[in-house]
Amino acid sequence: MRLSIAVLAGGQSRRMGRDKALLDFLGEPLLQRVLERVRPLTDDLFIVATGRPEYERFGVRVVADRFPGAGALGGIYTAIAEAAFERCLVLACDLPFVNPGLLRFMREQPFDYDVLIPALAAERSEQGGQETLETLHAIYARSCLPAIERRLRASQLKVIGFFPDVRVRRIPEEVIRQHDPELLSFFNANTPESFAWALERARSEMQQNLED
Ligand SMILES: Nc1nc2c(ncn2[C@@H]2O[C@H](COP(=O)(O)OP(=O)(O)OP(=O)(O)O)[C@@H](O)[C@H]2O)c(=O)[nH]1
Repeated sequence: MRLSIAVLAGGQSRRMGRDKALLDFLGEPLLQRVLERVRPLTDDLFIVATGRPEYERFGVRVVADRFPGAGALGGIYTAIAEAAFERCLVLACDLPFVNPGLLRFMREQPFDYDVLIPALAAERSEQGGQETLETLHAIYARSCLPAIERRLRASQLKVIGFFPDVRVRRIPEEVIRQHDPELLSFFNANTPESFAWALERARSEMQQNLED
């Protein structure tokens, strides 16, 4: 299982209005739910966040950002740099439906890339007809570090900014759907409304499981 997994949890949660990682999701903090779902997939699981001693309670190491204030790209850099293995899956902390089956599929792909990333079709994209690259549900190789560092030092914080400098392998949406038909893996619970929707969805899934 030579894949590290890092969960980024150092954001400001401005849209949520309070730390989303600690919000109660069916009896446990959202961050704990994410960690538990991926724990069986790796021998090297950790959190990237700066100045959050309260995250120590989750029983995995918490590493501080090496470029504090550099947002998600800084978090990705730190994740790769701190990873025990050459490849690191980087996840956002607000993904309540992160899907172990899809992640196992990603983990088993031939290692012929610097970035392995789900690419969702353009029609669903909020980015004006461009595909959506799920940058916080992607595997990054250690070989990305120099390219990311150059961007960070130039204060270019857009995550995909360094992609032209490395080998990016996209996983097309139709392949993703074979593992996650509704693409729930990428649903961010980052506003009160989306959090409420996710809770309702998870509750009805639990109910369905009880009835089956
Ligand atoms: N370690 C670390 N994680 C970050 C940083 N900025 C964002 N993240 C994480 O990256 C993921 C995506 O962040 P966003 O949802 O875009 O930003 P956010 O700050 O959490 O929330 P908003 O303030 O509502 O945008 C979340 O898991 C954040 O915790 C950072 O500077 N350091």
